[in-house]
Amino acid sequence: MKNPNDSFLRGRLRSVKYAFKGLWILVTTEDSVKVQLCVALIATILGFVFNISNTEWMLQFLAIGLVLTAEAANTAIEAIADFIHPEYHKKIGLIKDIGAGIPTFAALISLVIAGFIYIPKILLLF
Ligand SMILES: Nc1ncnc2c1ncn2[C@@H]1O[C@H](COP(=O)(O)OP(=O)(O)OP(=O)(O)O)[C@@H](O)[C@H]1O
Repeated sequence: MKNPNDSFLRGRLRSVKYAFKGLWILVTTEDSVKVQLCVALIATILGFVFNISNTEWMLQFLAIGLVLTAEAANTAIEAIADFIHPEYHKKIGLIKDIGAGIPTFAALISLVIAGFIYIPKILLLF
């Protein structure tokens, strides 16, 4: 929440502090984010193994960012849903299913990008 006594700069610095707090919560408590970070690490190792180009590195990091951002958005939606209605409700189920669709979209698009980068390189090995 905005503090009326904050200067512009102090307000921005406070927002950055809370943003990094959110990042830390995601990385340390969310299993889905931890899994995606492991996938990102494997993709980065593969990038070195297959010596991918600068453009391919950029696309790969964009895809990693897309998936992590989508996981974060889904986590926030799940937290809001659990807070406003902890008991079973059809609508909460629908909201959570739609939320889960966000990282799924991102993951499918990232798989296509990974296919474009790595399939030609893997085929060259045979
Ligand atoms: N309160 C609820 N009311 C109705 N359906 C629910 C409710 N909570 C969860 N569900 C159903 O169960 C599914 C899984 O929900 P859950 O909150 O366990 O998320 P998850 O996908 O297992 O994520 P995570 O493992 O990151 O917590 C939802 O997509 C929804 O279909």
